[in-house]
Amino acid sequence: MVETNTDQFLNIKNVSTAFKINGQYYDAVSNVNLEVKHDEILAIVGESGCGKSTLATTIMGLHDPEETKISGEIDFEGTDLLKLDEKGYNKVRGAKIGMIFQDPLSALNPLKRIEDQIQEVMVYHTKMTEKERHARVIELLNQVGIEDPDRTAHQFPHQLSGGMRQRIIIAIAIACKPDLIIADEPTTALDVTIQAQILDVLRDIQRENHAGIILITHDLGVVAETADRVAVMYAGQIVEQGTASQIFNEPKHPYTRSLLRSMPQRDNESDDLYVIQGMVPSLQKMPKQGDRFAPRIPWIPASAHETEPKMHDIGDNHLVRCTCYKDFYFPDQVKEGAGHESN
Ligand SMILES: Nc1ncnc2c1ncn2[C@@H]1O[C@H](COP(=O)(O)OP(=O)(O)OP(=O)(O)O)[C@@H](O)[C@H]1O
Repeated sequence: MVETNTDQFLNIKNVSTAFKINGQYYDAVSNVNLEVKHDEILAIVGESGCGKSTLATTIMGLHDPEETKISGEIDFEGTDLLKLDEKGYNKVRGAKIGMIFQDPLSALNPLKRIEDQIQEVMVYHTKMTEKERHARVIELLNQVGIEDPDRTAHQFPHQLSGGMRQRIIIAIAIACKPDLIIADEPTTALDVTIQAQILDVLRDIQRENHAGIILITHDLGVVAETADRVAVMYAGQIVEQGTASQIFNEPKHPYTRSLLRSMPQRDNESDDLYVIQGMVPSLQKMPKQGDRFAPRIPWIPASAHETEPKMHDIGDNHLVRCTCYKDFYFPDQVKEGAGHESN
């Protein structure tokens, strides 16, 4: 009997997304390859402007075809999402793929009660009766940790705190038990205590629903607390990919190592934080050749970079773009004679 691999249900192959600017197309996402499995949280991390949200909205089919050019393949449970028309996508969004956005207030309708907003997605995608939908609303509100579901169901968004609103957004996203949940900066607008609670909710849902979650964030602290695997994105490309342990304990790409070094350490508050020189290039200024991160580590000689940097598997599916990581060091480590290979 031939065994099929149902484990890996989202396979992003060579996907590029280009925006039309002044009549020309520029890549915001370049040749991205990623897989997501059931029961895992894959974090996509990188500074603002690296293309994380564009990748998410590409998977969700939210781009205007007049203004965007998308290529590659997004195989989701055997269907290439990029071949779907709007009608086809409408069957997938909300039902099989749920999305959680950063700003819960603008994602909710201020004029509708919470119950109606959660029911809406069930009305669209299921044949559930009103009674079944109501029971499901209460079940969902319990699942996302709302203490008084009956009361909350009858409230309007403005009557809820930011943390509660984000729980409602999660309830809407998971109402139809999607296999894939894309959470784009789900905790950025929330304070630290609430952040931790929301991340707990996401982890519980992933376990209970056996969903795969793509968690998009610029916050490595959130990644450390939540992710099973991590893809580090820079200037539209994945530059490193591996398990959370590989990325945090054995980071290789200079960008990953710079990001980690610029992350506040709880037990090391007095240390000055490392600041990555320069900025993420704009789409029009994206280097056409070579390592896109090279201009931000000018002390590394050009000869250390590949002309067309490729992803290299350095063992156990730990992937790194370019070979420059072998020669990378931080400038102060040289001054202090700390050696080139330490992080
Ligand atoms: N509709 C658009 N038209 C033109 N350029 C765009 C458009 N949307 C995004 N961009 C550009 O694409 C690049 C990637 O943006 P994107 O929002 O995907 O990055 P990000 O990593 O998600 O950052 P952030 O966390 O700030 O959202 C940026 O240079 C951005 O200015």
